[in-house]
Amino acid sequence: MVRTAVAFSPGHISGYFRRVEGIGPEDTGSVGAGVVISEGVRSTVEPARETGVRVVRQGHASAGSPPVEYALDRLGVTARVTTECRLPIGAGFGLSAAALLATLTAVNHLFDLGLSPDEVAARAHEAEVLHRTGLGDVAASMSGGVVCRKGPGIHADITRIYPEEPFYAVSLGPLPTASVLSSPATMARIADAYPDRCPRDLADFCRLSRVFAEKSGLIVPEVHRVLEACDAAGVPASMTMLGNGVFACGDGAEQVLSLFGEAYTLRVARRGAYLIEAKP
Ligand SMILES: Nc1ncnc2c1ncn2[C@@H]1O[C@H](COP(=O)(O)OP(=O)(O)O)[C@@H](O)[C@H]1O
Ligand SMILES: CC(C)(COP(=O)(O)O)[C@@H](O)C(=O)O
Repeated sequence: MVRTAVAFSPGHISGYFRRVEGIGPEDTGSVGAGVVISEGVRSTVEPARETGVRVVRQGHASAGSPPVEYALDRLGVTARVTTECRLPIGAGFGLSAAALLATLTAVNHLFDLGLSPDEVAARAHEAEVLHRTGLGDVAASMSGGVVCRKGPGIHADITRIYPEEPFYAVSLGPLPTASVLSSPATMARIADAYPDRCPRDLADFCRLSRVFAEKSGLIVPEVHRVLEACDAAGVPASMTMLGNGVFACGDGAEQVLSLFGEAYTLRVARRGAYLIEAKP
């Protein structure tokens, strides 16, 4: 019987953020606020002679994930990895971080590496920052909640609140995170737009995020059309950072978003990455 380990990590929708530059990857990241979501990435890992990653979504598989391959390499292990997710990739749902956290959680168990959850997260965060696929998603997805990150990296001061109500998101397409993070002009506009306080609840999170999104200059016309429809319906909404998508909360949110695509109903996650099963 082939030995396998399976783990899950929640994704994370960032609402507003500001890059914080450190000396190395461990103290580089972002401050900001977002929601850790019930949807994420499930990763199945088995030992193999060479590393290979298969990324499965909606019955369609593609090969390769540079950040995940890098993280395995750094740990000195080779494995066959299959990641599965329902939400679209590259659309601001923090799935690169979720893929890393889920895969490394499974790898840690499968290869008896004895890493603590913080050490697993540190490896995931390093791979994210080096590949410019995210800054604050790993720190957020280490646990659940509506998060407010007050410093960069996984050891930052992070507050979490756990609202019960669902919220909603729609994706209009991907926005490569690396392209935005690599533009100094965009990063400067983002820094100026940053609202320097934590959200009180989900509706407050949506409103603070919206002010940030408008000032940041990141909103493209098709995202703006969705936001205007939300405004007209009195639904607090903003842009998924960093994706061409919209998240919204409260009564009527699902109806408005479903005019523009598949509206995902999301819950605030209660916990971070965890091992699901290991065989034998
Ligand atoms: N489900 C996944 N499984 C494996 N790798 C992933 C997954 N999602 C994202 N990645 C990696 O991250 C890159 C995209 O990063 P990014 O644009 O930050 O996506 P997201 O917004 O979903 O986090 C992909 O090209 C891939 O290398
Ligand atoms: C906004 C982002 C820099 C990227 O998020 P994603 O595109 O979901 O990987 C995030 O990591 C953050 O620091 O808030």
